[in-house]
Amino acid sequence: MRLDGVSFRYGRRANWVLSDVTVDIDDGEIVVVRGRNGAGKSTLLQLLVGVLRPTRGRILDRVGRVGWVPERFPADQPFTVSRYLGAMAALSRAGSPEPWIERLGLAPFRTVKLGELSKGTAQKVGLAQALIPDPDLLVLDEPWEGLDSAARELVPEIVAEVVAAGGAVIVSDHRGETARLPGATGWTVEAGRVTVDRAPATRHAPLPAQAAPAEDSVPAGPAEACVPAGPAEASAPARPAKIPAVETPAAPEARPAVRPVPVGGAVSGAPWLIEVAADDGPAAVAALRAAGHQIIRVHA
Ligand SMILES: Nc1ncnc2c1ncn2[C@@H]1O[C@H](COP(=O)(O)OP(=O)(O)OP(=O)(O)O)[C@@H](O)[C@H]1O
Repeated sequence: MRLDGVSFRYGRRANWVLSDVTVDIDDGEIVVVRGRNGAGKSTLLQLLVGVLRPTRGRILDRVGRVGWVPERFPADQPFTVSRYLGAMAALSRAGSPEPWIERLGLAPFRTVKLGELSKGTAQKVGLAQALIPDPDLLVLDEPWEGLDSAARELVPEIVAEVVAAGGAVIVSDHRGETARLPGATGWTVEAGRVTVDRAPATRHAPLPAQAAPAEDSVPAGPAEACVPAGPAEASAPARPAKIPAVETPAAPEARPAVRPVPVGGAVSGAPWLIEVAADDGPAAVAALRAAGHQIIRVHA
């Protein structure tokens, strides 16, 4: 997806918020948008989502399914959590919202009206509605704001899963929380311009389909033995099993006994499929994901 010479202002006489911005976001890429308050981060995200249209310029190669968590989830809607998320699932023709209700700890609030939720719980509903359609582009506007610590730990994990499935994620952050998203491309918004700090080694390009069986297609059986699934995960077939979050980018368990196996006949420049033996499977998976690798298969 590409912003091509995009400029934006909120009215004819208003100041330009963005001026001649050209940036790309690729499949499997994580982008972190930084900038001072009022720099235009939310505006940029809303242009990507499609709720704002460029005043000038074009947005090219839009993706199919977009999940958006706005900076403030609009909770003043006359629905309970269950009804709202059920309706969002129906609208996006997705399956049941239950896996996300369970995983985000929303089960106790099923029958509570949105307007009666705390800010943090409302944010979790916002996160759930964005994830239900299994988005190709996940847009998170200050996603950590108001979340409790358990939910904050979940955000990097969810980002890694979207990316592992080939989706792109764009996150705005003015609190420095994005240290939790290693390997992200940085966009800095300043004076209407966007500068890109792209580190090629940290890209999260998905493997080609023929070489990379989807993580969701991991056969049942020994694979699950490595990744303990709680009740939430047991009912979450649409997503990889939840992996406990680890803060260290590279757990020692992730390193031993590496046996490289070329994928697709070792074509020059093709990705590599590497088997890693680890004593602590979940920690190794989390560490590898945090380091920007895609997890293809986990087995005992
Ligand atoms: N709906 C709107 N109508 C008019 N001006 C707006 C509107 N939304 C934002 N602005 C203005 O556009 C500019 C950019 O705002 P934006 O919310 O995109 O910045 P931001 O970087 O996300 O800020 P913050 O970190 O405070 O959320 C600001 O000057 C803001 O006042």
